[in-house]
Amino acid sequence: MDAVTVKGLDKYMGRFRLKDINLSLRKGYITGLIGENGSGKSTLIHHMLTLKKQDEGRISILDKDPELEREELLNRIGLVFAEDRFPQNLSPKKLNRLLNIYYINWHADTFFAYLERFNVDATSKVKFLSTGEKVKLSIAIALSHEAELLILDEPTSNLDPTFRMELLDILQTLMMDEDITILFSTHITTDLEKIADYVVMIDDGEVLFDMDKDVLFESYRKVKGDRQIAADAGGVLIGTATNALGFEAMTKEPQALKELYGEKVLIEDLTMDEMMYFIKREKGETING
Ligand SMILES: Nc1ncnc2c1ncn2[C@@H]1O[C@H](COP(=O)(O)OP(=O)(O)OP(=O)(O)O)[C@@H](O)[C@H]1O
Repeated sequence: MDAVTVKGLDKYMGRFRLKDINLSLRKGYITGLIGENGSGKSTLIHHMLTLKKQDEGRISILDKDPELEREELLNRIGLVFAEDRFPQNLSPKKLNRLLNIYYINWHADTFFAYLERFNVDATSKVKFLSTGEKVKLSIAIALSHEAELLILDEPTSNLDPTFRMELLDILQTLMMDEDITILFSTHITTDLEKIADYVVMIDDGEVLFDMDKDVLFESYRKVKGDRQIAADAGGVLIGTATNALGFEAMTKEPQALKELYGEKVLIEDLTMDEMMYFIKREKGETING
């Protein structure tokens, strides 16, 4: 069952276009959203929440139409954006009173417990909190109103490594205890390697893949060898990059390459960053002929 379904979302925004986006967020799982700067991750998230009106397409969130039932949905969704959206002159303590009115299922005790755990001063005005502390405040809010869906847009980019690890632990624990769904956009792909169940890659406004992470890593390998092999085996190589020493590429046929070329090819596991690099190269080569 899906917590979010996006069908045929198409939107022109000047020079940028979200192109026929189709994707689903499976209920009870963590989906990672990856893509280069400007590929459309934040735009897609904003459109899913209909913060901007879409040109074409249908979106369903928690079985509701977000255009018609936005208020209800915002109660059921925990949002964390990289940018700061709080009233600057309020402290988290004062903010708590507003949140208590806004969220039907607000838990002040949970909120203050998270602030303490995250070492965020509840009495300090938001404007005096550091960038990372504001993100922590945002995370504390998202986790304190029984959200069924967490949408985290680059939450970890301003966080120190220790807290990043703690956040990943918190999210994994939440997934074990409760039936929630998480969409997590990030450039720190090692975070997704750790916690994501599914990975969606977006490039220049279009979804390049939407796959089970384990299947993704089981299906593809990195292959290295000399340039003649790259020329012979081009059909099974993805995003081939050559230099004076030889070639590097991604392949779905590591076994066949090993059988054909034996010691002449080196097969290795891929990181998600390498995967993005090869897929992007392949797309460029295809587009540019
Ligand atoms: N209101 C707007 N009008 C026109 N173009 C826009 C608007 N908002 C964003 N864009 C463009 O849409 C593209 C996608 O931007 P978006 O912020 O979604 O990328 P992103 O993948 O989240 O990038 P990053 O990783 O840098 O945060 C960019 O080229 C941006 O300039």
